[in-house]
Amino acid sequence: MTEHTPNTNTPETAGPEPFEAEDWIRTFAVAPPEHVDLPPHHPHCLGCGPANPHGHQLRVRRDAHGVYAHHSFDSRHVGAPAIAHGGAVATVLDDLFGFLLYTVGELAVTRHLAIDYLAPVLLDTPYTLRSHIHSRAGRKLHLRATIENNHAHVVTTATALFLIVDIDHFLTPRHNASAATAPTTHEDQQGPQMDSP
Ligand SMILES: CCCCCCCCCCCC(=O)SCCNC(=O)CCNC(=O)[C@H](O)C(C)(C)COP(=O)(O)OP(=O)(O)OC[C@H]1O[C@@H](n2cnc3c(N)ncnc32)[C@H](O)[C@@H]1OP(=O)(O)O
Repeated sequence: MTEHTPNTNTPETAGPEPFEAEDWIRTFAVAPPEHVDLPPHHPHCLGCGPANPHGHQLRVRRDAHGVYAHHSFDSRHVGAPAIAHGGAVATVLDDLFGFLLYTVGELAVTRHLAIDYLAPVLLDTPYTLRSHIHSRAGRKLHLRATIENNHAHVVTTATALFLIVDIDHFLTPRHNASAATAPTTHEDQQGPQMDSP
C-alpha cells in the first residue's frame, strides 16, 4: 500500500477570510446591471477571485442572453505545449456557469459538467466565453456555454446541470460531504458499468 504523502505545492498565500455567506447571498437580491463586472464568487475563488494569484481571475458580465467574459489562458495553465490544459478550461467554464446564478437569484452547485474540446485553446490568445440558461425544471438548471476565438470559431462547448441548494450547503460543507458518502450517481442509474478485473 502506498503511503499518502502531503502535497508540498501548497501556495504561500493568505487563506480565505472567514466565510461571509450571508453577505454573498445578499448580492443576489438585486438583478445586476448589464455590461458591468459581476462580483467574484469570493476573493479567493479559483475561477474569479482577485486575491488568488494562482486562479484565473475571470471577470464576467451579464447581457440580455446570460453572461460573458473575455479571457486568455497563460503559461500557468499549460497542458500540451502552447495549449491550455483541459482541466483549466473546465475550471473556467464551471466558474462561468456559476455566474449565471446572479441572473437566477438563487444558490446552486455543479452536479454535472460536460465539455467538448472542439479545437485547442491556445495560450496567450484572447477568447470570448458565453453562457446561458437553456432550461430550468424545479431545482435543475440546464446550462450551456461556448468558447469562441477572435475569428468567431467556437473551440469549446459545454453543458452543465446545476442544482439549486440552500445556504446551509455552504455553511455546513463537511456535514454535506459525509452525508453523501454513498451517493447514487446518474451512471449508477443509467450508464454502463466498468468490468471487474
Ligand atoms: C455561498 C458562496 C459560495 C458560492 C459559490 C458558488 C461558486 C460556483 C463555482 C462554480 C461551481 C462549482 O464549482 S460548485 C462545486 C462543485 N460541486 C459540488 O461540490 C456539488 C457536490 N454535490 C452535491 O453536494 C450534491 O450532489 C448536490 C447538492 C449537487 C445534489 O444533491 P441532492 O440535492 O441530493 O440531489 P439529487 O437528489 O441527487 O439529485 C437531484 C435531481 O437531479 C437529478 N440528477 C442528478 N444528477 C443528474 C445528472 N447527471 N443528469 C441528470 N439529472 C441528474 C436527480 O435524478 C434528481 O432528480 P429528481 O429525482 O429530483 O427529478
